[in-house]
Amino acid sequence: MKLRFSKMHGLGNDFVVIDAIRQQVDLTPQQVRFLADRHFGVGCDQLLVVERAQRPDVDFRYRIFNADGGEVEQCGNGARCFVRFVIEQGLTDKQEIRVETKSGVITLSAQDDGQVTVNMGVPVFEPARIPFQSDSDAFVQPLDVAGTPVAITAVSMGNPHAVQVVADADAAPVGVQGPLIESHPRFPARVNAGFMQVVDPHHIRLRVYERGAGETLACGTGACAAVVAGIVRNLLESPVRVSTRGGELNIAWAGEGAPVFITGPAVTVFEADIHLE
Ligand SMILES: N[C@@H](CCC[C@H](N)C(=O)O)C(=O)O
Repeated sequence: MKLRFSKMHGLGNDFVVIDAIRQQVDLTPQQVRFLADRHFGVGCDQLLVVERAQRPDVDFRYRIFNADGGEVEQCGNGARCFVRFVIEQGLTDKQEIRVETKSGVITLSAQDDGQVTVNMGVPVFEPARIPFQSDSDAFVQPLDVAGTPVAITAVSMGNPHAVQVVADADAAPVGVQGPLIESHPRFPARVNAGFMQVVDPHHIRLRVYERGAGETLACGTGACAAVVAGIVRNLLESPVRVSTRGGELNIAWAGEGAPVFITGPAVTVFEADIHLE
């Protein structure tokens, strides 16, 4: 089967993006892993599949797959690339787009300066809905990471995040603790592990060990999760500039019950065809 795809990125969090409207696409987890493989395939952190809307009140549906082949609920950098893709591919001429994801409908708007803003929805702190096994709904909770006590904020941005505050993002134990937190038994759906350094109330530095992809150069939902965690912990004030290894995102959140807005770039690198077994 011949598959047309675009290679895109948002701050170096990279994607293979596939139009499943004009071509027949039904990928197996093995094919997703092959496309994501940086040595034997194309290479990406996540694969995005753009589909026709399944309901009248949205413009599209899009699906997100981690490099390990698992389908997930939400992706902040992917959402911005999705917008750039449907506009560049002539699939819409709208500047404001509503799209259905596995975790619900989000609204996205492309700006003239090349930036894209996404309304990522309302963050969820209720442990059962993250899902996080805990009897407490406190914003800061202890987590035993292979014998090391860590204080986390567990939050869902549609997908699950565990955010901890560190003194220095560069020195944070991302490679050691990241995989342990990702598969911690108290997160039954696994989790994205964020390491946030507070620079000042409007600026953080952030690294994220992503579920199903490992450490990425940037994580959009991770940036949203870190900022809301910092705000509920009275460490941050909206808006917040988030410095990742791939560049900068801007996050705005008016507080509990309000949606989180993420603004950042979305870039197309190239388009190509690949033959799949
Ligand atoms: N890179 C993403 C998040 C992708 C999904 C995540 N790894 C998960 O499993 O939830 C982003 O920019 O948000």
